[in-house]
Amino acid sequence: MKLGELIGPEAALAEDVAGISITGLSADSRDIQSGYLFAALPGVKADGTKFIGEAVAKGASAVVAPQGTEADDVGVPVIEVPEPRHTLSIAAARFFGAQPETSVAVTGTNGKTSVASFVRQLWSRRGLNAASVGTIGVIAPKSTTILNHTTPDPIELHRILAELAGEGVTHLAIEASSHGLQQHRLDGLKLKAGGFTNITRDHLDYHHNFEDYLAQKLRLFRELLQPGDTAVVDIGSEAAERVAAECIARGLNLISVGKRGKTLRLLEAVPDGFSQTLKVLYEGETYEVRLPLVGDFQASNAFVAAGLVMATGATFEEVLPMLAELEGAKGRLDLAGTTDDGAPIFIDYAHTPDALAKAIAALRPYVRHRLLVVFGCGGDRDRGKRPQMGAVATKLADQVYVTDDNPRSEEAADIRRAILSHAPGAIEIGDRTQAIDEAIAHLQAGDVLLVAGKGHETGQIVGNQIIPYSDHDAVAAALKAGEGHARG
Ligand SMILES: CC(=O)N[C@H]1[C@@H](OP(=O)(O)OP(=O)(O)OC[C@H]2O[C@@H](n3ccc(=O)[nH]c3=O)[C@H](O)[C@@H]2O)O[C@H](CO)[C@@H](O)[C@@H]1O[C@H](C)C(=O)N[C@@H](C)C(=O)N[C@H](CCC(=O)O)C(=O)O
Ligand SMILES: Nc1ncnc2c1ncn2[C@@H]1O[C@H](COP(=O)(O)OP(=O)(O)OP(=O)(O)O)[C@@H](O)[C@H]1O
Ligand SMILES: N[C@H](CCC[C@H](N)C(=O)O)C(=O)O
Ligand SMILES: [Mg+2]
Repeated sequence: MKLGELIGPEAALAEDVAGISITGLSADSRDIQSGYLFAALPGVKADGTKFIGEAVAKGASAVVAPQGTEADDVGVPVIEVPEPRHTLSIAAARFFGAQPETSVAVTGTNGKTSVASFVRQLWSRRGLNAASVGTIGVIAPKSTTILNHTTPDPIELHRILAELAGEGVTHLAIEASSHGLQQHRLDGLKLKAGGFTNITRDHLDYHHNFEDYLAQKLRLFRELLQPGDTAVVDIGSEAAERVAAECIARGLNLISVGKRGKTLRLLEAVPDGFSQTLKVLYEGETYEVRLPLVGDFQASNAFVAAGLVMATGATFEEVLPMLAELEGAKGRLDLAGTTDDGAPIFIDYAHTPDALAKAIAALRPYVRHRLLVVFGCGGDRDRGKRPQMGAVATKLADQVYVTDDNPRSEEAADIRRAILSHAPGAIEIGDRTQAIDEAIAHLQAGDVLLVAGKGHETGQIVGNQIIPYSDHDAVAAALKAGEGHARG
């Protein structure tokens, strides 16, 4: 493609520059090949503008860089733009071309993977060729591909979207992480609707403060969605009220859901085994549906998903009965097994204070004796949430085991110490397999065990190593050793 086609009218290129042929895109000088456009991006660990010389030496035919970049004559055009990450995303969308005709994005501290999975399932039940992209990978009709990010970088993202469109996928549900929004990873995506689940504490290691964290999530509604598109907001907090108000001010069609929703008002959720019977008010009529999932938060997620499917061509009457067929996203309150005494063991992905509180609250109705919880916190992530999670677990559970999650480049013991500082009475067992063994060995009739923080993950990140590990395997092995019944 010609450079002018990729960064087009926005960059107001001279004719000769616009006519340069571009064979590929990269934001990493180490991946540059002859004829590539190099995007020089200032980052957290490094500054891409320092690698312009290397990129040109490797054959880059042009460079996109922030305004004011010091690039003496490097022999190829260095095009300065206000936000190179945005320019790269638009260029990637144009370079790879095809993307599914109907895409929705969901953002929020928790619930994104669940909502994206539910939207994909509901579209599929409508006979549509649907896929989802996010933390549990690319889930497409014929394949599942693991990703390294919840929201992929724009080049990887648009390569995936072109492949999906090429396979006939017409509907896409994607998770919009706050990092992804802040880094403009989704700016090239044509969206029809956006969902907002909630915003509580997470990622304050990256965003300067809560307001900045919220502002990044608001990009989805302030910039990426256009007037006339639809916003689905779970009105479960005052922050959500602010998001809803912004959506209305921006001319978005608002579908508000949840206990304080105006479009889909959740009137009642009554646990029924490991399901729940929901009563919902829609256009003045009361409806009932049995959701085969545990937890208030799953009802919230189901209605955000219903709103997104309604926003893309379904009627409420069509969608409601389909909620009864929903399956939870892997690692989100999975019933992983039961001991011989009938004590259930749930695996969940809760890794924030609010999520941990919601997961424990979801299981409380099933506890006749004690609720035990095994969890840790990720390294190189928000440190402030560690004592808060220790406090939440201690307040809401009856026995806490503090263990390792993904320490990454931090000392695991330091992470555990931060959690334990607010978890009096907790048992510290660094080795996660051992902690799960120990908790399961102590389960009695009437107990419930929650293993939280890693969910679907199939590895433990220690340093820059990913050690094969899964909570599901650890629970199954512990039950086998104790003669319990591990579910598949
Ligand atoms: C903090 C963060 O999000 N960083 C992401 C970001 O890196 P960065 O721009 O800061 O890159 P950097 O390492 O500082 O380097 C700056 C630039 O110099 C370039 N470079 C660097 C070295 C070199 O020799 N040559 C060169 O050109 C790099 O390619 C980069 O463009 O852009 C990179 C390329 O897209 C991402 O891989 C990287 O994700 C890191 C690994 C990461 O861990 N991100 C996590 C926190 C993340 O994104 N999580 C969210 C949310 C998760 C959730 O809540 O579920 C997600 O969406 O996954
Ligand atoms: N609507 C919700 N409100 C609060 N907690 C939730 C909600 N939905 C899920 N959770 C909790 O958060 C955990 C993560 O859920 P999910 O993976 O759907 O969120 P996410 O937004 O994709 O997370 P991440 O940002 O890590 O990708 C769940 O395992 C559950 O404990
Ligand atoms: N078990 C993971 C969960 C968070 C993963 C994702 N939300 C991120 O922040 O990268 C960890 O804390 O390391
Ligand atoms: Mg996710």
